[in-house]
Amino acid sequence: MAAADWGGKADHLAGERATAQFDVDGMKVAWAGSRHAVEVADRMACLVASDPVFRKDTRTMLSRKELFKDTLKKAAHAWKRTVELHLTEEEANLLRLYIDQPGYVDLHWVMFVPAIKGQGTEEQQKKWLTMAYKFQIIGTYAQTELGHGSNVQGLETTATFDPSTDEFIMHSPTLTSSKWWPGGLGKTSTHAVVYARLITEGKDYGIHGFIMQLRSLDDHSPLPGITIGDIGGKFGSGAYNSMDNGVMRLDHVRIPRDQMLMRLAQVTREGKYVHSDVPKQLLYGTMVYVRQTIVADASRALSRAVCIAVRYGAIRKQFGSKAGGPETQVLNYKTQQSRLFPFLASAYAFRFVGQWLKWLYTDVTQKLESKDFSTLPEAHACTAGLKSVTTSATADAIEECQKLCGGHGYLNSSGLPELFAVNLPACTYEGDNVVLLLQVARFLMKTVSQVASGKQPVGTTAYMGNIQHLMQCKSVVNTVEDWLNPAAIKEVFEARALRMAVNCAQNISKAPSQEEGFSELSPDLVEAAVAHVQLIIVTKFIEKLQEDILGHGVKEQLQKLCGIYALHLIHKHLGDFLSTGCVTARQGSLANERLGKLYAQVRPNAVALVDAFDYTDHYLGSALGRYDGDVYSALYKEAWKDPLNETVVPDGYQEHLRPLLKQQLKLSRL
Ligand SMILES: CC/C=C\C/C=C\C/C=C\C/C=C/C(=O)SCCNC(=O)CCNC(=O)[C@H](O)C(C)(C)COP(=O)(O)OP(=O)(O)OC[C@H]1O[C@@H](n2cnc3c(N)ncnc32)[C@H](O)[C@@H]1OP(=O)(O)O
Ligand SMILES: Cc1cc2nc3c(=O)[nH]c(=O)nc-3n(C[C@H](O)[C@H](O)[C@H](O)COP(=O)(O)OP(=O)(O)OC[C@H]3O[C@@H](n4cnc5c(N)ncnc54)[C@H](O)[C@@H]3O)c2cc1C
Repeated sequence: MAAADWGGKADHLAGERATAQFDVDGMKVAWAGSRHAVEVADRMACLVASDPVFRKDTRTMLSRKELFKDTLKKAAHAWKRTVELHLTEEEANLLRLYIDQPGYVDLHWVMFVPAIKGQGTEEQQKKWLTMAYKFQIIGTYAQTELGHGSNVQGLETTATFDPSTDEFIMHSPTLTSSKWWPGGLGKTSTHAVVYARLITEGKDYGIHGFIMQLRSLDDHSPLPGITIGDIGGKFGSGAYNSMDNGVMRLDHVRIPRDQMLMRLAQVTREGKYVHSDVPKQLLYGTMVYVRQTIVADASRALSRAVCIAVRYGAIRKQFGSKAGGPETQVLNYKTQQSRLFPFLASAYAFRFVGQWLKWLYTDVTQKLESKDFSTLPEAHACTAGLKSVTTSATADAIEECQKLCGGHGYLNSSGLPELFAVNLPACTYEGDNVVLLLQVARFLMKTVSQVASGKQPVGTTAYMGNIQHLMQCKSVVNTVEDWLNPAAIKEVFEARALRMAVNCAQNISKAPSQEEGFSELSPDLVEAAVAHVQLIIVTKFIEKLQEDILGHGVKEQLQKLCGIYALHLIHKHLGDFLSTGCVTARQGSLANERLGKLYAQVRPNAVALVDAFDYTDHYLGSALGRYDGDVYSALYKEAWKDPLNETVVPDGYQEHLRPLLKQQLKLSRL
C-alpha cells in the first residue's frame, strides 16, 4: 500500500528490498493480526492520505489557534466521511488513528463513552450513549485536579446530595480542586464524566463518577457556575497542542440525582448510599480499558520511529573505504545496528503483547459480566505494567531514533520531534509509569506471600508456583547457539523475575512494618515489577511463534526478532541477571555474541521488516522515512515550506537587523 502512495517514482531503497529473505505480505498479516486487519487498515490509511483536509505537512508551523481550528476541521470532516461512507466502528477508529492528530474526539470515544458503558446503569447508557454515538454531545473524562492526579482517592471536588431538590451540588472547594488536564475540556466538550467525592447524609463516601453538562448546546457558552478554559501550551511544536486540555472550577452547580453513574453504587431518593455487590475498584475500569489500548499505541509509535530510522539509515552514507570506495550506509555500522535493531524487535514484541492484552481484557470483561471478579487484580497488574514498560521504552526509543538519524532527525520534517512530543506524555497520562509499576509490585508481593502459604498462582504469575526450581536453577546455556533455545531464555527471565520479587518480599519482612518496608524498598520493587513485565513480553512473543504463521520466511524472521528482544534485555539488565545468579558472566558474554550474529542476520531484512508495518507516507509524516527513500529531495522541499522562507529578507530586518549592522559598520569606520 505504501507503494501505491508512492506513485511509481524511483525507489532508492529497491536494493534493500531485494535482499529481503521473507514474504513481506505475510509479515504484514502477522503484524496486523489477520488478512482482514491489513485490508481494512490499508483502506482507511489511503482514504486519509488521499484527502487534502487531512494534510499535516505544515502542522508544526501553525500557531496554537490555527492548529486547534485545524483539529476541529479535521474532526468534523472525519465524522462527515464516517457518516457518508457508513463506516463501521472498526473503520471509523482506524480513520481517526490515521488522521494522526490528538483531539477532543479521542477523549470522547476512548474515555467518555467507555466510562458510561462501564459505570452507568442500562437506563443511563441508553440515554447518554444514544446522544454520544451521534455526536449530539461531546464528552470528556474529568478526573485529575490541579492538586492530585495519581492519588485518585485524594481528589477534592465534592458532589453533595441535596434531598430537598433531589440534586447533587457539584463544587470545587479549593484552587487545588480545579479539574486540570482533561482533554477536550478546555474548549470543546459539552459534557463530562466528572469524578468527585460523594457526600450524602453528612458522610463522605469517596470518589464516584457523575455526568455533567458543561456548555450550552445552543451557543457553547459554559453553564452558570462553571469556569472553564485551556491550560496552555505543551511540549513541542504541533504535537499534543492540538488538544485543548482544560481547567474547570465548579461553583455549587446542581445536577439531577440520576446523573450520578449508578451501576456500582446508588444514592436513593431519600439520600441513602447503597453499594452494589461488586468490587469498588470497578470505578477504575475505564483506566484499565484505556491502559490496554495505550500498549497498542506504544507499539505503533515505536514502529513509526524505527521505520524512519531504518529507511534513513539505509540511505544515509558516511565515510568510505580507505581506497576511496563508496561511502558506507550508516545502517551498516555495527553501533547503529546494536542501537536500532533492539527497537525494531521491541516494536514487534509490543505489538504481539498488545494483541494478547486485548484478548485478556475481553476475557476479563466477559468474566466480570457473569460476576466473576477473580481475574480483576491480574488484569489491573498486566495493564498497568505493560502500559508502563511499553510507553517508557517507546519514549526513550523515539528520542534515540532522532539521534540515530543525526542532525536531520532533529528537523521537524523528520517527523521524529512531533512523534516524541506526542508520545512522551503517555508515560504520565492514564497513570504515572512509576506509580503503576508500584501497583504491579504490590500485586507481586501479594502473590509471593500466597505462594509461601501454598496457594498455586495462575495466569501471568503461574511461573511463581515453580519456586523450588526457579530459586536455585542455573542456566543450561553453554554455547552461543544455546541462546537460540526459547526454553532457556524463558527460564532465565522467570528466575530473574521471581528472585527479584522474593528478595524484595524478604527485605520488606525485615522492616518494622509492611508499609515502611514497601516504601523503603520502592526502587527495588519497581525493578522487580519491570522484570516481571519483561518476562510477560518475552513469553508472549515466544507463544506467538508457536502459532501458525504463514508466508515464506516470516516465522524465521520473527524468531530472530524474538531472540534480539530477549537477549538485548539480558545485555541491558545484566546486573540483575548476574546478581540474582540466573546467568554467569560467561553466559552473559555468549548472549551478547549471539546478539551480534542476530543483528547481522536481520540487516538484509531490515527495510522489509519496517515495510511490513504498512505505513503510508502520509501517516509516517517524515522526509527521512519516505517509502521511496528520496530523502534529500524531500528535505530540500520541506525546508521551503517554512514561514521564515515566505520572504527572502526576513521580517524584522528593517527594525532590528539593519540598524545593528549599520551601527557596527559606522563604529568600525571611526
Ligand atoms: C494520541 C492519543 C490517542 C489515543 C487516546 C489515548 C488515550 C487518551 C490520552 C490521554 C487521556 C488521558 C487520560 C487520563 O490520564 S485520565 C486520568 C488517569 N489517572 C490515573 O491513571 C491515576 C492513576 N492512579 C490510579 O490509578 C490509582 O488511584 C492508584 C492505583 C495509583 C491508587 O491506588 P491505591 O492503592 O492508592 O488506592 P486505592 O484506590 O485504594 O486502591 C486499592 C486497591 O485497588 C486496586 N486497584 C487500583 N487500581 C485498580 C484498577 N484500575 N483496577 C483494579 N484494581 C485496582 C489496588 O491494587 C488495590 O488493591 P489491593 O492491593 O488488593 O487492595
Ligand atoms: C497529555 C496529558 C493528558 C491528560 N489527559 C487527562 C484527561 O483527559 N483526564 C484526566 O483526568 N487526566 C488527564 N491527565 C492527567 C494524568 O492522568 C495525570 O497527570 C497522571 O495521572 C499523573 O498524575 P500527576 O500529574 O498528579 O503526577 P504526580 O502524581 O504528581 O507525579 C509527580 C511525580 O511523583 C511521583 N509519584 C507520585 N506518587 C508517587 C508514589 N506513590 N510513589 C512514588 N512516586 C510517586 C511520580 O512518579 C512523578 O515522578 C493528562 C495528563 C497529560 C500529561
